[in-house]
Amino acid sequence: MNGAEATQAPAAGAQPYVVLDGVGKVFTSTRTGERETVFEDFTLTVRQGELVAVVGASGTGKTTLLHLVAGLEEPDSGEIRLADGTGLQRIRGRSPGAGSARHRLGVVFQQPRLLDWISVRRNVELALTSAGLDPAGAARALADVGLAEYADRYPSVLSGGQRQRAAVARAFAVEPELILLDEPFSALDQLTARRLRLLLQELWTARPRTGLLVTHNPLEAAFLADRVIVLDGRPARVRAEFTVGLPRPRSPEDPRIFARHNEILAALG
Ligand SMILES: Nc1ncnc2c1ncn2[C@@H]1O[C@H](COP(=O)(O)OP(=O)(O)OP(=O)(O)O)[C@@H](O)[C@H]1O
Repeated sequence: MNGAEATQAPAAGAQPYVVLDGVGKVFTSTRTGERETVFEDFTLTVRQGELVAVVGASGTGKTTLLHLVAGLEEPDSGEIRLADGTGLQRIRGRSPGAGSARHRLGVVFQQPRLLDWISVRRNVELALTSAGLDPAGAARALADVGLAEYADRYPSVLSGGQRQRAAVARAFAVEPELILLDEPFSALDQLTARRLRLLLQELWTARPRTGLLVTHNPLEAAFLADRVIVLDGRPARVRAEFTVGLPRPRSPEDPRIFARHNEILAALG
């Protein structure tokens, strides 16, 4: 593992928030019966207030990692623990919507995954009510992402960037302590993606949370994350790890971001 940066991450020293402890995950092809060991005895800790970016070659297991933390996949061995007010609780076996974890998780996928038959506002309201929160918070969440004027439109009449803004609003509306971002801007054109990265940084700076960001874009990782891990191999291993160590707000033009980007790129091979 490379210790490429000596600079302290903002969250260095903070409490562990998400812990994957000796996690194993094997997929079995329903067609051929072939087994694929994506993770074996995999360990990762994300500290409170830290945004960790996960990069690596296609098929290494980045999305699976996110799904395991979200509870969309179950680990076959090991366990995943998530902090609550009283310490680290084992969340394996619980769905993301279950019990106390429900209001704490915000997820943004590559595609916005909005319900097309209700307005953008209703989409956000639904997330709030299903988290047991006041739906009135939708207006503020949409205003925060610059969509106040579009709240009553249907997702289908919005641009791709606006739809993804709405998805970000929905994820942040529930005031999640843990945010999972799976290639959130990779389906957007470069300019829109850049704007949304700045928006995400703004939301993050306004209220730091804990998060995992899966991305194919090392520049995005360097710009947004506190720490970047490079996954590699089968089963997946952390091949390299970088602490970005730059205060927020960051400028996308900051040469130090490009320097981090180059280091990550080199580690990606
Ligand atoms: N539900 C599933 N059933 C069977 N195999 C799966 C399933 N989900 C993932 N896999 C396999 O696990 C491996 C890791 O997939 P994953 O999507 O996590 O990789 P990734 O690093 O996110 O890839 P990409 O960068 O291309 O999105 C792949 O070989 C994939 O085919």
